Amino acid sequence: MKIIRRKSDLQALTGNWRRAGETIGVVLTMGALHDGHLSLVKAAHSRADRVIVTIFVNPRQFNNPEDLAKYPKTEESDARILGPLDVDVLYVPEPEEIYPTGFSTTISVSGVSDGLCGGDRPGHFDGVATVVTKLLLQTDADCTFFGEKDYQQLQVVRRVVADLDLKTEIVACPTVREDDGLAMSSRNLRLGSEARQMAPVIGRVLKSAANVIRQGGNVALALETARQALLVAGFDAVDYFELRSDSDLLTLTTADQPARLFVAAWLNGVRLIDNMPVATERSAQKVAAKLVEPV
Ligand SMILES: Nc1ncnc2c1ncn2[C@@H]1O[C@H](COP(=O)(O)OP(=O)(O)OP(=O)(O)O)[C@@H](O)[C@H]1O
Ligand SMILES: CC(C)(CO)[C@@H](O)C(=O)[O-]
Ligand code: BAL
Repeated sequence: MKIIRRKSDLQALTGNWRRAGETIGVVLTMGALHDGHLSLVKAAHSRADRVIVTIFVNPRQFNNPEDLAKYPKTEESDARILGPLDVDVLYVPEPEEIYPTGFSTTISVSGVSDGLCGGDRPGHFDGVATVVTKLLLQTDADCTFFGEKDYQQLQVVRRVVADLDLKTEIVACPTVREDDGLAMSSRNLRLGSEARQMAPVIGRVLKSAANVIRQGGNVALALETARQALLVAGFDAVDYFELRSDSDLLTLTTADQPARLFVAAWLNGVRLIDNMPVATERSAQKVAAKLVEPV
């Protein structure tokens, strides 16, 4: 695996691959790699001849300077973890390769960026959309792999790629969880042992709320009960616990179309996020009815 820090070096290599007719799969990360990231790398291998992993802790997507300062930076161990995975390039761009002097462009997505993490982290998705666009262009990606753990981010990136006619295919990959159900996340490293034990409650509460809604229970009551359950379990605050439609992320009060529960909650100074689909019989019937509609 080559470690490359300069755009020109990367592009010399991708140019050779292109001339040989090879396809390029790209996994974008901020480092502190775990099995969630590695599942994206495996998916990339199944779709592309060449695989690039990027590590760039993008300052423009951190609305909170303390969060940026505390973000784990573990390049050496990340490179070791990727060693056996047959990755062609680890691209760790110098900051000026992404934001050269005078950089003045922002890509801003409306609609799917509204609310949820977009509401609580002002500017976050502008930063994500801008850096993802740059990294996809710099790596010349044919396909790129995003985890459903960051479901709103996935929808934002889908929008950018569609709206800007980028040629990259976006592939969604399922959330990888620890044995106790906690969604893997680089920020889990900061929880500390007591909070780490408490953290899986978030997945259990999501599951219970999804069950209540699936069985036709009152959505507003299920969401409020879920919020309270997290606070009673010892979470410090709940940023949101919401039901949204699966693709455009509009707020829902019933689950009669494909829907998803979204949560963000604070535990021991760490903001955890998770989400879960809520399929009901009615939503399935609606989708089935659409499939047989005449075109
Ligand atoms: N548990 C997971 N399962 C599947 N994909 C994941 C998981 N965690 C992260 N990813 C994906 O890995 C990519 C890079 O994410 P990132 O480097 O921010 O890791 P992270 O663990 O999400 O870190 P953070 O603590 O910042 O949320 C994103 O597409 C993200 O959705
Ligand atoms: C997509 C991404 C690498 C952009 O910085 C980041 O938001 C992440 O790690 O999910
Ligand atoms: N994992 C998404 C990137 C972020 O939280 O900033």
